Amino acid sequence: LMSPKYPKNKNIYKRLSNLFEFLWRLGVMILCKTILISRYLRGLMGTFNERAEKLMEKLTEEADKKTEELSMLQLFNGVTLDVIAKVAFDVDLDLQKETSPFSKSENLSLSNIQLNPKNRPFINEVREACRLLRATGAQWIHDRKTAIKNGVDVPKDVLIQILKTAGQDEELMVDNFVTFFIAGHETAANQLAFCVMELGRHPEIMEKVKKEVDDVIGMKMDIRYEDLGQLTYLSQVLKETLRLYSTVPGTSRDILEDMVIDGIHIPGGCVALFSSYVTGRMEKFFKDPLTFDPDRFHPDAPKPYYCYYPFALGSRACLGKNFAQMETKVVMAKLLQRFNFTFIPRQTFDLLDTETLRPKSGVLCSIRHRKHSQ
Ligand code: HEM
Repeated sequence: LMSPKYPKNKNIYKRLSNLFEFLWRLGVMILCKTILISRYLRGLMGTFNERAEKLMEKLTEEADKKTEELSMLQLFNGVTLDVIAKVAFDVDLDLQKETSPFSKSENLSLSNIQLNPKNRPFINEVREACRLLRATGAQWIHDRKTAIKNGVDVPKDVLIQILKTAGQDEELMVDNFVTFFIAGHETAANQLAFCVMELGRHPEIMEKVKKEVDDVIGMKMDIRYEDLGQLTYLSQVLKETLRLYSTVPGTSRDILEDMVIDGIHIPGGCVALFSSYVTGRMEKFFKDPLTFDPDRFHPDAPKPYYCYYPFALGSRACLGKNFAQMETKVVMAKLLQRFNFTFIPRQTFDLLDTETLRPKSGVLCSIRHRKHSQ
């Protein structure tokens, strides 16, 4: 059901389908996908390293000051936003600066709002956040158009695709900008935060993964593409994180014609919903499913068969899968290389579903320098 034969549901993917459906039809996405998977991704290691270093600088400051409460989710949102802004839109942000209103806006704009008069101040805050996000997109689109008009050599990035496909429709361009911006960073930031959350309550797994990081990258700051392949246990930890906390908890496809699955008649014209969150937690597929156990993804373990799909499956699966896997590995490897973190009492393990899944209390930690070798 995740083959191109079954389209994504138009109502659910209102905005995304505009841009991506069209690009798939043109074949542009096949090209994008190939580029994203191969040499282009290698070339992104510089950006991943550089932006992750900014986060490390910020954490070094906080560890020096012995700050008692840090929201890891907020910090991770900063780094993944910095990365996507640079890679997709060629804009340099520096969101590790606490003063940035932009980071807060982006976070607020995904909030679930209940239309209750008592919520008025919060609703206004969310509206303001959305306005700021859209105004930023409109400004970047305007800057890029001006650059093109003035004959400036511009990168062949996502922003160019957005300009090409929206014709003269400025609103659509901004819609697509916001969608890609959020799709391209929020999910990865949530995954990183959940990963810290699970490592924090599994000291033995934390020690094992730190040892691997020490063995593979030691004290060096510049992580190379080749190093990523050797961080196999860290890969397992990140995969297991997405099994328990599928940051995009589900997807959907239109069933165009009648069909029978496992003896059950499915009438054409209905929408099939797939919950990677639910399948990831089913005993039928994963023994003792609520236990965080990265060894399920050991290279020699049997591969999960159509029951593990945090990036969806098939040709319309996540375009940023490899990008996200590299980015999260670089950030986690640097973090584990240099810091110890301890939850503070206000930290909870509750989840918040705002279309994407995030840790409700933001993974609140105090952070200290690691004494090598510790
Ligand atoms: C942990 C990180 C991420 C997760 C779990 C994730 C998951 C997903 C899922 C489940 C879908 C829906 C696919 C479907 O409905 O079949 C999707 C779509 C998409 N994702 Fe991601 N994603 C992540 C990171 C990223 C990043 C970093 C980018 C960009 C650099 C990105 C770009 C996209 C795009 C463009 C689509 C739409 C693809 C299409 O419609 O053809 N994602 N993602």
